[in-house]
Parts: sequence; structure tokens; C-alpha cells
Amino acid sequence: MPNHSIDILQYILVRRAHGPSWSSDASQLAFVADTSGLDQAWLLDMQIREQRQFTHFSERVGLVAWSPCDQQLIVTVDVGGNEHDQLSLVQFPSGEVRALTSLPGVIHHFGAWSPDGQSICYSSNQRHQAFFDVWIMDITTGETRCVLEQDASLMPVAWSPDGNMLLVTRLNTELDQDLLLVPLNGAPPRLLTFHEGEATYEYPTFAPDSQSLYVLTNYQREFMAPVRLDLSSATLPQTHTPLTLLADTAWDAEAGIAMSPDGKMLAWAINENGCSRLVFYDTESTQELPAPALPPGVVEGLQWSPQTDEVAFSFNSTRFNGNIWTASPAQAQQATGVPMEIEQSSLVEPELIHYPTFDGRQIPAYFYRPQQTNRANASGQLPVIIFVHGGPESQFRPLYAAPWMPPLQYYLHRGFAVLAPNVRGSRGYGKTYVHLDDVERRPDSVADLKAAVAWLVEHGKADPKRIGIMGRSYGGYMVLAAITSYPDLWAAAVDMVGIANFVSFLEKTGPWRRAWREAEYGSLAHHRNILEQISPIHAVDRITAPLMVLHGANDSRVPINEAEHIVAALRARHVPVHYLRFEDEGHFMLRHTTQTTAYPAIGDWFEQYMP
Ligand SMILES: CSCC[C@H](NC=O)C(=O)N[C@@H](CC(C)C)C(=O)N[C@@H](Cc1ccccc1)C(=O)O
Repeated sequence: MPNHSIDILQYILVRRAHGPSWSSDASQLAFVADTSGLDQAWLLDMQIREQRQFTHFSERVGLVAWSPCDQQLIVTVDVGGNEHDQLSLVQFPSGEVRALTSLPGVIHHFGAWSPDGQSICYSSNQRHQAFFDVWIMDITTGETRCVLEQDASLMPVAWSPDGNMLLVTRLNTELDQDLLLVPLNGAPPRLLTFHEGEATYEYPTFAPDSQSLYVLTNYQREFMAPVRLDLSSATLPQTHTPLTLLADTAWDAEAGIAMSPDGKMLAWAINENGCSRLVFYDTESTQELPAPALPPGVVEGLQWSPQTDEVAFSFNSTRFNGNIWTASPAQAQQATGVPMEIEQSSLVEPELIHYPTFDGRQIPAYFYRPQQTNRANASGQLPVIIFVHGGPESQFRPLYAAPWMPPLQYYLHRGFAVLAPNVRGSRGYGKTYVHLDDVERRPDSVADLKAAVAWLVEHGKADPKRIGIMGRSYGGYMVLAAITSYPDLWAAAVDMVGIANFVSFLEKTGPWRRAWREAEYGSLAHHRNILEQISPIHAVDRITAPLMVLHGANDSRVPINEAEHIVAALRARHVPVHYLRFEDEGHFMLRHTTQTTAYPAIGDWFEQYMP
């Protein structure tokens, strides 16, 4: 028998670095890493290639952003995982910290530094809990001024190189956005992206002359593609800013659109079936350049060096824990050495499969077969855990250590196979696919889970009596929907931070999030009947699968009463239920101490009911 308490430490000790930010002279690369057990700011000295922890907060750091001129950085920190980020300024090299905001009830989203390093822009919901306005702060005097106030979710994303304008994203829903150009001389903001239907605009970046910008968008397209928006031509009211497509894409472009300081090169990535391919692009010849190949994995946060011809990004794959890498058109290399203590060869690479579902569609999924098959039955069939991602507008991707994800490799090590489907409604497969589960069509995505079981059994991959299901957040809802809709399929289930009742969830989730979620799930005003019909809390009588429930008390996305209600309902009906409540955690359950408790307990639960 393996000793699980030792094993889990190895799996949790697969640390992750993300969010690279260059100092202006490119001598230092800042990033966020959880090497110490909690995300903190770290620095990599690019000359001597040594990394060191730079901040030592007792709470989690969200992001780091170097000033474009000076030896100082912005960091964001929340409390107990509540996602109410506050902004602080940290001096280099002393590490001295000055709080720039201290409003614990208010959420701050850092936007950008001004090009002269004197000011920052950010948005906050200080005026009204549900709305984010755009602010500028002089970091020397601490003086603030609101530069854009709307009853909307506004996020500043870039400061023009000439210092005169901000670029602001307005989040209409999770899948629809606008870009606004905000002159800092008090003139009215200009809507750049008048559009009908849905469009998102991600990672907008100004060209050096402030006359055009580059952005990834799915405006009038199925997939995200890199485009240039020409700001110099006058735009008629109710028209979209003229746009040039840089490269046609059959998959989503992602991870940023990083620009070299002279504006001659761009870099982005393409998400091909969940794996990132790096792209370099020459803006003069308008041609793609050769790019180094990466192992199958995920690229995030592309940042061009202010001094050299290389980009920094975080890279995370099945066999490489999250680290910061750098790449030029000639080569890619790992830059940080955030440790991974597991032998690479013991990590299982998944197989990409597609299975048919009720309406003839093919559902993409990753199947992981454990190296040790000692838990197979006499027919060679394995116990299988189906892992359902959240969102639902998220995507399961083959990475090792997303910090919020249960460590699938650990369950493989304990002898379970894992199937991770991207059921209808997932991101990454185009605009049409992502809407196939909207509002009244939600049960169709649950039927895709039934089809997953059929595929596993038909292909001899699973012992039909030992199929379990686990998911987080919206994926936790999918678990509850699966065990109420198809109770006979499941031997055991695990719901982490899931929704049990869409009505109480929408009433109690942070008011800033309600409108985004209503676009996906249906609204309290217009779809109450549907919301009630699809809510597992009203079908608890159908549950027979033993259920484990885990939740963080400070979760501002899915309030903890969702867990408390389902647990109480099952206890009243004597269905086996095991509840773990974490007091100093929010939605993401990021503390290593939490993870070393939660993840072995999940393994034990599946082992108990799927022996
Ligand atoms: C990136 S996809 C959807 C994000 C969505 N945003 C706003 O509400 C979200 O947070 N969805 C939640 C459920 C919702 C609050 C009811 C969710 O399912 N979260 C998942 C996926 C996720 C992973 C990482 C960052 C954001 C979302 C989860 O926490 O595992």
C-alpha cells in the first residue's frame, strides 16, 4: 500500500509561478509563486539567474507589475481568499511596502502604470458594490481622481505611450465586451467597438505611436484572432473602428498580444485543442516568423522584454510545473526554477479523445490511464473519476498544476483513471459551442456527462460500478446535476465550491458578478422557473451517490450557503455525506495547508466507495 500522506506532499509541492513582469532595464523579472505555501512576489535576477522571494505578506499576492521607469512595483493582496484586492507599492531592492488602498470591503483591479511612472490606473467598486469605475492615482502624493464612471464593470487595460489616453474594457458579460478610449483631458470617452452580437477584446496593446492598437478579438468571427485597430481615422457614430486581421485562425488566439518596444514584432499563442502554440509575427512584412515548439501545455501572460528580443510567459504542462519561460523566434527556455519534486516520468500524459453524444456531436475530452493498473477488476476495467471543469465558459487543459485544481496526477497515482471532458458550453471551441448550454439548454451539457460514461463503458475503460464524478464551482453544480439527473451512473461524487440552487446563488453572489452570471444561467427576473427546474437542491430525493462537499467560508463567487444547504438536505435523508468547511479560504482554496487536508480526503472518499 502506498503511503498517501507522504505522496500528497510531493504532489502539493509541485509549485507554480505565473504573471511575469519585467523591470524597465530588463535586469529583473518579477513573478508570483507559491513556493513558500502561499502566492508571493518573487524576483529573478536575469544576470546571475538567481531567484528570491521579494514579499512576505501573510496573505496571498495576486499580481506584480514593475514601474516602467523606477525601482518599484505594484502588488495586489486580498484577505483569506476573498478576492477583495488592495493595492500596495513595494520598493526595490529594500522590499519596503506602502499600502496605496486600504478599503477592505472594496475590490480593486490594477490596470497599468503611466508611461512616466508617476501614476497608476485601476478600477474599484467603491461607489457601488455592483459597478467598477476607473481611477487614476498619483503614487507620490496618493491623490486620486475618477476618470470614468458608468453603471458597468470597467477595467482599465492600457495607458497610451503618449500618456494622454487610457484604454478601458467594459465587461458586458463573460462573453461580450467593449473597448473605450478615455482621453485624460476630460473629453468624453470614445467607444471603439460598436458591435451587434457578441464580441470579446482581450489584451489590447497600443502601438508605440499611440495611433493604433493590437488586440485579440472574435468580433464577427467564431474564434479569437489578432487584429489591428486604426485609431487615427475618424469613426462614424455606431460603427466599429476600422480593423485589419493579422492572421486567420481556426482556433482561439490567447495569452496576450505582446509587442516589441520598437513595434516591429508581436507574439501571441494559439489554443489548439487545449494546448498552446507560440506565434511570432513581423509587423512590417505582415508575416508569421518561425517560433520554437513547446511541449504540450499552456502559455499565459506574454510580456515582451523592454530591452531584448524575447518574451516572458508562464508555461504549465502535464510534465512541467508552472514556471516562467522566455522565448525568441529562435528558442524557448525555462527561466525560473520553481521546484517540482515529482519524477517527470511518473506523471501521466493524457490522450485526447472525442466521444459521441445524444445529438450526434463529438465531445472533446482528455483521458488519463494510471501507470499502475492494480485496481483494475478481473476484466481489466478501472475505477474512473470524471472531472468536470467550471465556468462553464472555461476549458479543461492538460496542465499539471493549476493552483485551484485538484491534483489529478495524485488520483492517478492512487490507481484511478481520469476523464476530463469539455462538454458543450466550454470555451476554446468557438462561439457556437460555448452557447450550446445556455439557460434552458443546460440539461444538454449534463447529458454530455451521461454520454461520457457510455463511452468509458463501451470502450472497456471503466468498471461501470466504479465511476465517480468530481468538479469545482460551476463544475460542482455539474456534479450535483449529474447525480440528480442520472443517479444510477455514479458510485461516488465530490462537489467543491459548487452551486446547489441557482436562485439563492444569484441572490447571494457578489452583486458585481450577478449580471455576468445571469447572461449564462438565466435571470432571476425572467427565468426563475428554469432556474428552479435545473437546481439540484429541488431534486435531492433522487441522490443515491455518497457525496463529499468542500467549501471555503470566504467564497465571494459561490457563497458557502450553497454547500450548507445540500449537506443539510442529504443528512436529513441519511445519504452518506462528508463535509469539509475551510474558514480561511475563498473560492480557490489556495493554501497548501488546506490542500494537504482536502485532496487526500477526496482520494479516501473515492477509494471507500469505489474500492
Ligand atoms: C473563466 S470561466 C468563468 C469565470 C466565471 N466568472 C465570473 O463569474 C466564474 O468564476 N465561474 C465560476 C462559477 C461561478 C462563480 C458560479 C467557476 O465555475 N469557476 C471555475 C473556473 C475558473 C477557474 C479559474 C478562474 C476563474 C474561473 C473554478 O473556480 O474552478
